[in-house]
Amino acid sequence: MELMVATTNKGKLKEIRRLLADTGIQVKGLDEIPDLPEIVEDGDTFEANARKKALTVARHCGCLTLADDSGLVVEALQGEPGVYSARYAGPGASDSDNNQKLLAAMTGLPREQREAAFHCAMALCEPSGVCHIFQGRLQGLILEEPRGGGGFGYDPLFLVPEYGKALAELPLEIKNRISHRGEALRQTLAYLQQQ
Ligand SMILES: O=P(O)(O)OP(=O)(O)OP(=O)(O)OC[C@H]1O[C@@H](n2cnc3c(O)ncnc32)[C@H](O)[C@@H]1O
Ligand SMILES: [Mg+2]
Repeated sequence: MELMVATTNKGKLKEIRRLLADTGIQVKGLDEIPDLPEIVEDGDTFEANARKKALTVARHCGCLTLADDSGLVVEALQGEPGVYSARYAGPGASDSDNNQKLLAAMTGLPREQREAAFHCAMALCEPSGVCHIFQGRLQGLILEEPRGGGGFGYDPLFLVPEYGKALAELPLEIKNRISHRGEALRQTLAYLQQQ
């Protein structure tokens, strides 16, 4: 089976490819599609954005497509950066810009107010318009300074309490085992394998 994975994020694609290795599913990337239309992520929820990304690409390429919309939800910041995680520090923001903005917003907050969760919504869409949505979540704490060189995005600032380590300090295998994305993808896979 072939599956188009509609993401422009190399870190996500690497995690998804690893999670699908040895499943017999052949992953295709957006680089294989010419003239891809621009997709504006203007939904109010992770689910709405995931659906929009997957559906646009599925219709364009005529292939079964998976898209991931994800982000960091911080309770003390009223749910920010949330669906705006990729552009928290403004349009075109880098991971480092976003991390700096997050640290600044949380300066001085004690440990009990540093709780956060990564959320992931995955949409699996057929060109016909039929979609299935799967969700995953990972609970943790926002560190006071970045740690580790792995992963991407907010991983250096996200402490996984069970490991006493930032996500960026954990090997990919462990991140995939515990992460929001791993959880959502395992559900997607279970669904695909029932078909
Ligand atoms: O939309 P696509 O093309 O998939 O790529 P993107 O990077 O724009 O992805 P999102 O719109 O879903 O934005 C998610 C942002 O949330 C952050 N994020 C999501 N999952 C993460 C993870 O596992 N570790 C660290 N940061 C993550 C990261 O900064 C992403 O840029
Ligand atoms: Mg995006």
